[in-house]
Amino acid sequence: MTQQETVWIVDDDRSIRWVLEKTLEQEGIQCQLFDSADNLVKMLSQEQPSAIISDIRMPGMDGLALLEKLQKEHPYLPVIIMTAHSDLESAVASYQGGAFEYLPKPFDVEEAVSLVKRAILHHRKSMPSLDETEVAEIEAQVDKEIIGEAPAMQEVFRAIGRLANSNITVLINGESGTGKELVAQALHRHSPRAANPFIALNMAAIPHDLIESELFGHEKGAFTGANTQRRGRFEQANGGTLFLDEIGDMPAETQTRLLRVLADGEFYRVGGHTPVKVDVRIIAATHQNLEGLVTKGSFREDLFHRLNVIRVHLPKLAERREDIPKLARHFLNRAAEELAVEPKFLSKETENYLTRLEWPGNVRQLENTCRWIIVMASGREVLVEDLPPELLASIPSEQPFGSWEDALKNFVDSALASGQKGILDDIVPKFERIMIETALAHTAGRRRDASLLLGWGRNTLTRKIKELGIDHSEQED
Ligand SMILES: Nc1ncnc2c1ncn2[C@@H]1O[C@H](COP(=O)(O)OP(=O)(O)OP(=O)(O)O)[C@@H](O)[C@H]1O
Repeated sequence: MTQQETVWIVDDDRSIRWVLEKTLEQEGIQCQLFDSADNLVKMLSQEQPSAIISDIRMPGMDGLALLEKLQKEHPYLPVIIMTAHSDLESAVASYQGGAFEYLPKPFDVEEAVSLVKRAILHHRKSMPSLDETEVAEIEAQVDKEIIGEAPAMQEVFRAIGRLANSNITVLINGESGTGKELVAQALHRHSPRAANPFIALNMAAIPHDLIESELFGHEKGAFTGANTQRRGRFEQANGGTLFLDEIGDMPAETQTRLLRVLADGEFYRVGGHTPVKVDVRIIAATHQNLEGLVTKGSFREDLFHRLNVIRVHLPKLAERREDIPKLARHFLNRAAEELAVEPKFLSKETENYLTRLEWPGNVRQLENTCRWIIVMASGREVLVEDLPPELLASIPSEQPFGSWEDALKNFVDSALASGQKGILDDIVPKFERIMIETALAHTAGRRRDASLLLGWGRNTLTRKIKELGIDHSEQED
């Protein structure tokens, strides 16, 4: 066993903790001791052991409650439950609760050691760790497949590197078009399942009543129109990876079924009575805040914990503007190749212009824009005027130096650097004055309408005009 393997032992009986610690340390396995499950849980938020040995009966949180919590939050952590020899009921309950093994007390120390070694091996296999050079090699490969020099993207590549060789469930968060599927594919390609299928299914794209048969398949005659037996995506993905996009849109009944498949590794086709066994790695993705959906009650908490083992966050394109020129070049070349036409390139000004846009559709929108350019722009060099009209409208020409937030930031930076204090007292009135004067200009001086535009009550507006000393005489509304 390597030096880093640590086993956590939790028992309210000091002598048991002591015996286990001495025995395991002789085998080179480090131990950390806890007198209550509550203390162990606190520690888990900071670090994780390779395995846990827990007594079943303890004051406070008991072994089964601990097991249940660990199953939800750390499903890859093997837990060995110790219980009195005669307590068959507890033994059964611990297996049902997902215990890795059950150790009857009083135990034979050799048996305890061999169980712990098995648990550690099991843990290593489910979360194999690579060394730093291997991680770096994979990162370098991913760097060629996915464009992203921004620090947030480098973070994503690193995660892919670290997760390579593992079969662990991953939850990818990010807005539509940020490259979630691309990352899921990379995770699959660098996993032990690479030779097996990668199957993607978008929950938001299929009508709700078809999702179950799409996922689990159906038997002939299961419903009107089911003329033949059909294998679902789960079966198609057997041995490989199933990418469930927009998981937040999964209907409640399907969530329940999915949870069962993840727990049992088997399911029934719609209308079927024979269980189908599958070995599928799940990568889920969503643009929604799943915790929020759990709080609202539209996403199952237990399913959330099953999926939320490792989380990868993809930034919006506007949060990594430095990648825009390189992405644009890549998409322009690819589109030209696909359409077998001459490649085009962006003028420096066009590149700057594209870099400043908001890109609500993220990388996908940039990709589509590049296709449009290849088809529609006339010369080899793409000028700002050649861009699709909807993009030209989105940055007003009087903002050549970026957004107002950027301008404000620069202003605050230099004011603070020059030693100004109490800066909000200076800026907030100026800000309000601009807002008020501009709104009044839009309503030809009508205060009632201006207050609506600003989202203030009319009296507030009148008070502010007075406070700020704005020169404005009341117009008839
Ligand atoms: N970093 C990137 N490098 C190169 N191409 C990218 C990158 N990110 C996204 N793309 C491309 O942009 C398009 C959209 O990406 P993808 O389908 O992975 O996004 P998504 O987040 O899964 O979107 P949705 O949630 O809407 O399905 C794809 O054609 C993908 O190849």
